[in-house]
Amino acid sequence: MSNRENVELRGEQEFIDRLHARVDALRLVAARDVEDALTPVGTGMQARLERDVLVAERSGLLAALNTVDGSLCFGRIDLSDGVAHHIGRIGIREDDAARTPLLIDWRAPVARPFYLATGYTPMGMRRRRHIATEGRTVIELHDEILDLKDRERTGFEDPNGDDVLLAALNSARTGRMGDIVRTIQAEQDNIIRAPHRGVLVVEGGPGTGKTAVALHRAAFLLYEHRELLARRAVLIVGPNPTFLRYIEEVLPALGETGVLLATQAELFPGVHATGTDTPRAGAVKGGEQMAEALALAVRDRQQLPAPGAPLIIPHDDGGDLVLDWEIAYEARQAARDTRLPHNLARPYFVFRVIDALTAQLTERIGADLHGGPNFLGPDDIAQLGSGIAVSKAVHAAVDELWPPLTPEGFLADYLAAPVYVSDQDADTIRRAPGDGEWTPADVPLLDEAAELLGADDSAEQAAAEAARQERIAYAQGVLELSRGSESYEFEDEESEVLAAHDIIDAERMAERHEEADRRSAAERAAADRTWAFGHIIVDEAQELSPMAWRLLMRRSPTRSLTLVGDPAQTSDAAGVGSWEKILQPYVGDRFEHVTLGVNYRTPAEIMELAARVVREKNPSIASPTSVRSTGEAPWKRHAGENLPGAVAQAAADLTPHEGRLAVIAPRALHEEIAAALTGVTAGTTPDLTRPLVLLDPRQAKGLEFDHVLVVEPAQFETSDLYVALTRATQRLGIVHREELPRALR
Ligand SMILES: Nc1ncnc2c1ncn2[C@@H]1O[C@H](COP(=O)(O)OP(=O)(O)OP(=O)(O)O)[C@@H](O)[C@H]1O
Repeated sequence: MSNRENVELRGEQEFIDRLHARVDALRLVAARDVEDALTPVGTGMQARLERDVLVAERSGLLAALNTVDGSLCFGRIDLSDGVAHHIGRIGIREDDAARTPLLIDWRAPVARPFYLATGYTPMGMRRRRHIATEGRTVIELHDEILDLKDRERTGFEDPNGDDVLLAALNSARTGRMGDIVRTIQAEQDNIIRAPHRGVLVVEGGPGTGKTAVALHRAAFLLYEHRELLARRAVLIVGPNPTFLRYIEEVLPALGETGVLLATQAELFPGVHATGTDTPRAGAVKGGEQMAEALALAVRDRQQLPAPGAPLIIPHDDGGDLVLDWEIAYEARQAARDTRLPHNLARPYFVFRVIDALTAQLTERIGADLHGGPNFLGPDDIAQLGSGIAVSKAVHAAVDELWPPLTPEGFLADYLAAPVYVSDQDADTIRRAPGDGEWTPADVPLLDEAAELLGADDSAEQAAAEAARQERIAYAQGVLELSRGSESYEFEDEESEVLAAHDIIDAERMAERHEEADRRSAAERAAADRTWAFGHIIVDEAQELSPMAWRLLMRRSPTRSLTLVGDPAQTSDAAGVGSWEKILQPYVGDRFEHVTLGVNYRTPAEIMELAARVVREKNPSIASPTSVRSTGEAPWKRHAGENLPGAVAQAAADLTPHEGRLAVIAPRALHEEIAAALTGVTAGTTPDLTRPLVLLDPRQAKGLEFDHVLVVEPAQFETSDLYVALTRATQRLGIVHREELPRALR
């Protein structure tokens, strides 16, 4: 190593040492604050609340400091004016009066040239440096000269400027997605930092970094709009639990935790949608015609007695009541005229019916047979009305006509006897009540039903009010006690001390004593169907059905969304396929559409083969260009008679020293293949960190592995095959018994 190189390395090591000394100090202070705050400081509610807030804040800081520790600083920019900034995963300041920045957060505007500057547009920069560390030791530097007139050389110059990127792309996979904060490319950076408002659609072929970009965008938005998004939270929707587990470490590694990751199946609080639909049933349930069908089915639950066949309600007070078609019709009309959801309109129906029955009874009891005015006065009539209003028999009759409905109960009934869809569709989605679990496709229907029905939360509100009254009573007790003790303590002197009751009444005190909700915004959002998220990011957005879009748009009243997807990889029959069609009902044509065109995952040799597969089906689909090639062509083997044996042999040939191998095979073959593969992990939620994983093509969506073995591709649909072929970062093998699809021959 040259002298100059030594000097450079030493200089960076000194900086990293200084940085870590500062971080250690910060960590110590944060830990001490947490510890201090946890020791009891009196029992006052306010004190406890402040303590909890402090603990949460400092614990968050501690967690961020701990998770980013190993690779806190990864770069440096040297500006033409001689100033240099170090760039890191989070920002750190000196402990001086001016709080001088020591490490710049990658999301800060100052850091932007690190990602965007080129020799043509140097953005005031002279040099870009990548710093690689192992723990707290600097092990490598890579410099790029951006000012072409600059003659200074450090010995670490990287002539192509892509060594760091290529090393990242070639490194062995771990089964967990990592962040790309060291090497975000310019086209990606523009998307990550796009304005927060409105809808942004990010489209790109396999491996173009859509998921990576979406996650870094979440981190950027949380930085840029910290206050709003900490309150309203960010929702990231992914296609399945395995995928969510694959990406779950990226945001914490960037120091961010205020995000809710969920699949469609988890978006109706209280329901675990673990069932499965046939693709056809999923498509029917996801179709937009379901919104209308459910709305009509709800109206059908608002019934009338048949004309001439009234409900006869026994009533002690003066004989039976007759609830006939006319009374019910008028009451129903009045309730429907409110345009409220079913359960919320119901009291109007009830009220009208009670009114009409009261009039009926009044007429019968008090009528003057000689045509004079009714004998009953207002008080008598009111009493009759109250009798009817509390009559169990009246309520039973009303329930029959306009029953209170829950989303779960209503949808179960609907699926048992589907209406307002074609007979064929009805047969496809019909399910006996209690037969099987809720499915992911049921979740948007439950949400739709909840909207149509409305939650009659009067019972909860009554309970909340009762609890409030109880707290007031308690507070009154406390105040009385304090009055008592005051006269006792201060009886001989004129006290200048303000006692609690002088400045606060029982009601206000009760409010203060109310338990504060200390869950994070993301936790509260997860439990609340009507939560409005600050921003929603949807990965594999092409898979979502029109009904799922309705649900998501309800969670985003401000329409602040990032949608990420690749129509060529659409496998779900319910998927919409065109962004215009998805978005038209919600934002018209007011959305940004950007495209990523470089494949960072798949080597050129593999991508070429995969591109042939989609082109054959749809010649207009352009596949992305791979950023690198490995010189290793994908290979194909005929399995002969023993398919599992051939798969096991091929897997053994491909098993990497480090990194991961995925065998992607049709689900129907999994049992026999799994039996032939030692140490394989499989099933509905396989552990991706294991070296050998068996998946079906749908499960493989969004994931990546060092090597991939595709089995019996003739049984895959085109989009699934495209997904399967584009999962490898290094090598791809194909084992088959049936004849290969034409594009692979
Ligand atoms: N700028 C980058 N620097 C380093 N690695 C990158 C960069 N961009 C993307 N990658 C890597 O490329 C791989 C593919 O990225 P990602 O999974 O986000 O792509 P995708 O477009 O979502 O793919 P697919 O649609 O096929 O699932 C990941 O390993 C990711 O870390």
